[in-house]
Amino acid sequence: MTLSLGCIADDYTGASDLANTLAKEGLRTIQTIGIPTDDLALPEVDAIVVSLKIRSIAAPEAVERARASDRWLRERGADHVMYKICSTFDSTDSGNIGPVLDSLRADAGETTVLVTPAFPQTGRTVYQGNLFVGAAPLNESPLKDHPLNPMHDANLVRVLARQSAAAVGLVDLAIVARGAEAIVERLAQLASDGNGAAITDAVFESDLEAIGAAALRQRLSIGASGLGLGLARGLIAAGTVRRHERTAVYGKPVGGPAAVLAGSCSQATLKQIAKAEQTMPVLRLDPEKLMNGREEAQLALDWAAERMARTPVIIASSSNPVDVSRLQTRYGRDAVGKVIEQSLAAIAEGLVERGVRRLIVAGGETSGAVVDRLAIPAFQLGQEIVAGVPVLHSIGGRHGGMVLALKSGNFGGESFFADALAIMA
Ligand SMILES: Nc1ncnc2c1ncn2[C@@H]1O[C@H](COP(=O)(O)OP(=O)(O)O)[C@@H](O)[C@H]1O
Ligand SMILES: O=C(O)[C@@H](O)C(=O)COP(=O)(O)O
Repeated sequence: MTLSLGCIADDYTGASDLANTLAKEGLRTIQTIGIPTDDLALPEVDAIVVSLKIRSIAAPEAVERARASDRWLRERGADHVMYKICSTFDSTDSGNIGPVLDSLRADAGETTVLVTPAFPQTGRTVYQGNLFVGAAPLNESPLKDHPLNPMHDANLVRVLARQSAAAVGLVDLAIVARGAEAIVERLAQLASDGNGAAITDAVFESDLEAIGAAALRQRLSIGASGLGLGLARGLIAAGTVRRHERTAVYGKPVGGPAAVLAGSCSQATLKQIAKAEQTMPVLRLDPEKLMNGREEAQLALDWAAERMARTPVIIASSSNPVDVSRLQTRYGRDAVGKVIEQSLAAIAEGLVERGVRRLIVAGGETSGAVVDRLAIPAFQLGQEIVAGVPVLHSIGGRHGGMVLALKSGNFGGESFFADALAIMA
């Protein structure tokens, strides 16, 4: 297989979001969990999205995993590798976007790396280097309260400069609006001024097309699904890839009980749980009890077992920002995140042992913990549920065919869970 595009995603929900975009744009795409083993049979594809769980781990480890994935993708023919980050630039001053950028840039021999998290379909736009979530600047959006990486600065030139050894410049919207050649010229100018990265404005899909065409002249780019859209359209326009009509896999219905696990504390997820509570049973875990032992997880499984033959069930650890911050003050941010993720992963394993094959997970870190626990090696893309969230069909793995949806905390409307369950046969 010779890849036309290689992608590395810093979390699993982000990976399925990007894979969904590439497939929609006509690239035959699969999502792998980490670097697949040689014995995993993969279909012929144009693009592979290697999912990593490196958004919130120590920077040196994140760098090592991203570099190994980059080498694997390039060995399979990928001339261009995109590093997929969150459309809300989820990171902290110690990384991991900057350190990964620095190392992949050095490995690719790139001068100035184009960086844009814009994803207009979900309301993420960048203007004068400032990221907007809908109408709100990033630092006034719900991301200011994220449990792991609260975002307090909307100016991405500043944010990235704090994380990266490289100087960071800006390709502003006026240049982007003039098209790919103008972007390439600006990148060359930024390179000669000593910049190693360039935050690039984008508001409309036409901006992303120009950005994609310019990025393909380089070996590395960094961004969210909007950049993926631009790269896919660029590859097709250049004739490098033939457009394939999206053939969403429907597969044989897996049937059986269905469950939702939510570890996201994002506002969108909190609203989705509240809405679902009107029509299906929801168990709200006690996070304090989760921090203090295993019994809460066992009780959750017993609760689910009593109900799931009749109805889909939702099990959620999600809390509001005040409660999240209280718990973190008591036990420490990393410890809380890790323990709750692992508790939800243990519940997922228990549910699958009890027959669940249709599973929705809300939250990027949470999805990573769950999918790792279930040891699913890869996914084929199914139908899109909402922008950024596809149905995923497992490839390989010890549990046979499973259907999952990995929902980014911030994505989807209030009725997301019911809508997803309705199409996850
Ligand atoms: N009640 C809670 N209090 C504190 N942290 C929580 C709680 N519930 C879940 N978490 C943690 O919050 C983080 C949410 O991140 P993630 O799953 O990536 O969601 P999102 O997609 O919204 O960013 C996880 O590390 C999760 O374990
Ligand atoms: O780009 C995005 O917004 C998503 O694809 C994404 O990465 C989501 O991350 P989580 O909110 O942590 O799921």
